[in-house]
Amino acid sequence: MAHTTYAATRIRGLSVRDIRFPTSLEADGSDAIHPDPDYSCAYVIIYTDTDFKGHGLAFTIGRGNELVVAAVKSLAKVVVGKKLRPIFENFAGTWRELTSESQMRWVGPEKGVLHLAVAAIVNALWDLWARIEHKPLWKLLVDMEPETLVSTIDFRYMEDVLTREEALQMLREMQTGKNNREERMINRGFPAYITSAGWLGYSQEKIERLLKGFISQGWRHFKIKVGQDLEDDKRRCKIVRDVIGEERTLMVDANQKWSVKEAVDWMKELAPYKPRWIEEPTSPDDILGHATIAEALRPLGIKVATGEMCQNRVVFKQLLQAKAIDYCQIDACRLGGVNEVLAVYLMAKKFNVPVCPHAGGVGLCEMVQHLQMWDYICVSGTTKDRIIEYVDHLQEHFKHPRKVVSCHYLAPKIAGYSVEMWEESLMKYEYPYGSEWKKLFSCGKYQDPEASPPPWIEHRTKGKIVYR
Ligand SMILES: C[C@H](O)[C@@H](O)[C@@H](O)[C@H](O)C(=O)O
Ligand SMILES: [Mg+2]
Repeated sequence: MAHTTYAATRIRGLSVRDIRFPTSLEADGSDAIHPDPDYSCAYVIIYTDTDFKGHGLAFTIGRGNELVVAAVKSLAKVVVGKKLRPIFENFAGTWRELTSESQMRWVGPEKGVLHLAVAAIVNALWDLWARIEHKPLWKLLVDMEPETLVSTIDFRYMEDVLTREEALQMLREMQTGKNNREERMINRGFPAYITSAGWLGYSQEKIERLLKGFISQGWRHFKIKVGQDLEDDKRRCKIVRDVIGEERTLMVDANQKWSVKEAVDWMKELAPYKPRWIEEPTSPDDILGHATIAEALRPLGIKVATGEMCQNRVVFKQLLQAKAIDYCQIDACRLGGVNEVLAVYLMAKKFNVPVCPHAGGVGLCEMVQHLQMWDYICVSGTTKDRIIEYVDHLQEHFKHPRKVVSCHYLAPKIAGYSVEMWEESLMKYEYPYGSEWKKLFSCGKYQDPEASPPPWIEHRTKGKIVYR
């Protein structure tokens, strides 16, 4: 690799912005637990003392995005001022510095707001590295020597199932045939399924109309939301089955709505509609609960998928150890960025569980395509049982959005991790001062957070503390 290109480069600063889109107005993205998501992200730019910048983000669904922004600001000192060489040559170490910052880790560790913030920064670092090497991220990963790739992973807490040596071995074994697989990605791309017709807040008429449109575009795999009302789910599953026919695939997603027994009972009722998987049937932390559900549903031919809220590689490790998942749904920024995602792909390979990434949101489609292509070329070597989620929202805000043709993600050609957004979009949707938000406040669709006093008692400084 062209290490010399960044040998002397230093990170001179980092900016983070609170970007939100008012998607709840149309119920886009709605599910049984999140009826009104406003797709958002903490958007990070890493500035160097050269012209190279790195862009990264972490997806959230509105309120709380400011917490991720604040956590990014608190973590920025870990990378700002550093040279790129020590960062990238010891990326596992840098990643550990971010995830284990000696005091901040208390408000994690490796989970929740703090881990999302780590992801936004780490994703920006990878974007920067790929740009410096003039390669799309997938190609940067594919061209890495196995030793270099493995050097980016922090194996702590996972060595009991996958050692560094085993990971190296796995990657070395897959070196043969890499060129053919890379060609296949370039010529054909990676298969996708679509979620855009299945949001819970959509009317029957809208679901049918959207499905018919997607079928005419050639889509064969569809995911819909379930979990709010059993009778309503049966009705919606029936509509979808009637429209898509027996030969196309249906997946259902409950977004953690149920307890374990409820999940099993509910899914038995939906079994006649032949869903391939039930996604997030219960709490993302309930490893053994997932195992129980998976075991109960196996005879019905229904698989269990989860991962979009699986907080780190340790929980994935246990889900895999406990045979609790049939599909592993990595999320590009719920895990702590690319380094940890690579670790989970390698563990999934060891347990022979296919990875089907969670996407949609803001920028997730853009990111996961790179990861899944690397997996195909360098780790799993197959597309069997593997498919990337696709949602046709918000792509217009990205400079180089994903391209999906004939239901396949095409291999990105532009250097980086594909998450750079247009400055105009950032200006419009920065919360709460962006021009679109000002419009939404003035027409009364949203409440301006600054228009009324905060609901907490303020400490005012200026020499003394006043409790109102
Ligand atoms: C609130 C969000 O739209 C979720 O419903 C979404 O990420 C979903 O779980 C999915 O699998 O796409
Ligand atoms: Mg989901």
